[in-house]
Amino acid sequence: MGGVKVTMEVGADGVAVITIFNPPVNALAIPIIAGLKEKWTEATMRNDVKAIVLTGNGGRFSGGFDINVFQKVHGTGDISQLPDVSVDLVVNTMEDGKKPAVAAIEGLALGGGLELALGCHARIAAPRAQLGLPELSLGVMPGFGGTQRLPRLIGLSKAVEIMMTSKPIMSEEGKKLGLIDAIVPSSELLKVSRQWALDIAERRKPWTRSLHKTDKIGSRSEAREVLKVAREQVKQTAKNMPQHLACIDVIEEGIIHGGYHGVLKEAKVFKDLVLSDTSKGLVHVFFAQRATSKVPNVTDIGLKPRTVKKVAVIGGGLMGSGIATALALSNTFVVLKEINSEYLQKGMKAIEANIRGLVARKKLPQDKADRSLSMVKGALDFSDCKDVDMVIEAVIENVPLKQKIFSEIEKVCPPHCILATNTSTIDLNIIGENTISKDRIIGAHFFSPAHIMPLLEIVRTEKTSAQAILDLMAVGKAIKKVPVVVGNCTGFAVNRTFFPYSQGAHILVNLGVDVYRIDAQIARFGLPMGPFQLQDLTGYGVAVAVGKEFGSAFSDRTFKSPLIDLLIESGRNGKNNGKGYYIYEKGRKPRPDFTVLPIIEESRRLTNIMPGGKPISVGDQEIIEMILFPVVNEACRVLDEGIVVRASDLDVASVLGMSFPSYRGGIIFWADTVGAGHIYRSLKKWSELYGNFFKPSRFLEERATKGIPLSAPASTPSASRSRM
Ligand SMILES: C[C@H](O)CC(=O)SCCNC(=O)CCNC(=O)[C@H](O)C(C)(C)COP(=O)(O)OP(=O)(O)OC[C@H]1O[C@@H](n2cnc3c(N)ncnc32)[C@H](O)[C@@H]1OP(=O)(O)O
Repeated sequence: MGGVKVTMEVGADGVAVITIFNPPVNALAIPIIAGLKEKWTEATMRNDVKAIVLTGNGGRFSGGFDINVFQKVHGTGDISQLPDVSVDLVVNTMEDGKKPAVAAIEGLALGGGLELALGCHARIAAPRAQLGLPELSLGVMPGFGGTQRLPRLIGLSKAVEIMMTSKPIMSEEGKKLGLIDAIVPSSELLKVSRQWALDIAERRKPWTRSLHKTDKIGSRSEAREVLKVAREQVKQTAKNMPQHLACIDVIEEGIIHGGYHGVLKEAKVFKDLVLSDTSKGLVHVFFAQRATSKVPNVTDIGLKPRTVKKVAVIGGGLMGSGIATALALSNTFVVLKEINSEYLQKGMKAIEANIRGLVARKKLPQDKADRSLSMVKGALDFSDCKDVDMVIEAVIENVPLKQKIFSEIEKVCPPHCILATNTSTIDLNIIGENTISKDRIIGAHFFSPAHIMPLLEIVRTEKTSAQAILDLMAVGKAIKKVPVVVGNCTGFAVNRTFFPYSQGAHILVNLGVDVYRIDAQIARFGLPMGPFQLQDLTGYGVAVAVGKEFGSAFSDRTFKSPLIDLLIESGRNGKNNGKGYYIYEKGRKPRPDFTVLPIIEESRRLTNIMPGGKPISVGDQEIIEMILFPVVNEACRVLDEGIVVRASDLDVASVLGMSFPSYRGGIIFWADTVGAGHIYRSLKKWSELYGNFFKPSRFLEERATKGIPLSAPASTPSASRSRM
């Protein structure tokens, strides 16, 4: 902890430069808060100090309050670990203090970092510094007076937008909005800030206390209107979460009763939010996501990732073109290999459409789009892959075809080239069977659309080298994915864990429960859509193929529902042809298609699993549990077999790969909040009533009976932990 400190240097000009040291992001840990108070008090009292400059060491102002403290509070329930910063430090010591202060911002000022800067009397920033209040994304809300000062500096609607979206703006935009007083090159940041602070002291520049400003917040009725619109929006975009509405209430308090009252209410509501389940889930996901980059025996053995400049993508279909797009967007040279010019053209067009789509949605500037497009070259021959550093095969799920491709690329590509496959189901050992270089064979499992979905599941076999894993992790990060390293098994971690999701839904329907009720309950729980709408979206062909694969790997627990086949026979193919469980029409929301009901009846007749031939009676909560507890059960097997490094990797994978609600902390975190005991007893009961699909796994049974959380690391690896 030696590097965690606040220093103060007083120059001959009479400016005290107070610097935060807490690498890597200068998080505001408890000792930093104490250090700031101490140095500020000293600067205020010293006669040789005329003004203060606050800055952060190492090119980053501050990444905000130390999130580890939230985690401690979550672990202990002891809210007194949160220091009183808003009034004691920011209002009394800084903003209302006797010496003017300027924040010198470089790199980033987020959350508490930006809020300290708002408590200063001016803000000078280097170009392209990130400024934001991302607290809602952690289930809390801006503290340290941020909810009050930001609207007073930049106006209510923009401030509300910044808080509600948790997205940072750049210092250039901050300057336009009035958040930043001047932008200067990094090399001059301290010099200009010192002079600015002296200018305030000598009244050549305004001594602005933002909490007292009123000119930007508009009239009460205008403010009411902005807040009303914001409330309506977050009811749609932030379902099941309390922090957005709580934050709007706190902003309103300040509008009605004045900034200082707003600060007091903010401090109180902040504490309530820290203790919420939402905050527990989101903070867990924050750290879990960062933990995925630590893989034992890969990232801790002194290896360095090698540069991957050029990648060949084999196959220009939906996945291949998406992967090529993701690579090109991050300035990697791509060779897109197809088998004939017609397919190649299609693939190239798909990449272009992906990139143009980003431009149309204002997510990418035109010049960057042109550069990205110029990174991709088409090829019809494997000889064009002779100088690539990595190959990602993304052809159809056909074993002989994949085996042939791997033998060919092994011959053509350089000996260091990583040989990756984007298969979502096939065993990597089978794909690489005919190659000699088994240490270079690896899975790069992207989720569709590959240029948008953030998860990259990296699959390793017993033979994959640590270097190959590290290299693919680095590529994943470079293309802005979150790589999660997993072991080799049918469906790998994500698809395997979520296979029972649609299975459970099909059992329920065949037991007599209404499809639309199931979808509605799952959406209410927080997934973007229910299992039937998802099946419509991914297409029935995928459902059939995946069903076969899992059916043969896990025959003891696969439910064979005839429903999909019946739907296909009746000419339905989900969203693809506009007819599924729902009707799809351009520009309209999907609507239930009740003409599907007789087909469902036919499926029920064929499976004949309704006890006494009558639909079962289940509550809404039980519907959610009958679908998600089998998912937890499979996740337990994945943990037991050591397919993931740690339980929280499955949380991240479920959130980023399956859109499991992040505010529930991911599948295992959520399961632990529900309790292994309840899950075990429910599954046991259903397995007795409805069969083996629900049978609790050995791991779940053991954890439930011993009262050990599912997320707790295994003390001794079980016999089956041999895959990694
Ligand atoms: C009272 C206040 O209103 C409440 C608050 O301020 S709450 C905090 C608000 N701040 C935030 O939400 C910012 C969170 N941090 C981030 O978004 C990103 O870390 C960042 C943009 C600052 C940097 O991103 P990047 O360079 O990719 O580095 P990243 O890997 O994320 O972080 C580096 C390390 O810093 C840690 N870190 C980042 N921000 C932190 C914070 N606020 N507190 C504690 N640790 C933090 C990360 O956990 C990581 O640790 P590790 O190396 O041990 O895994």
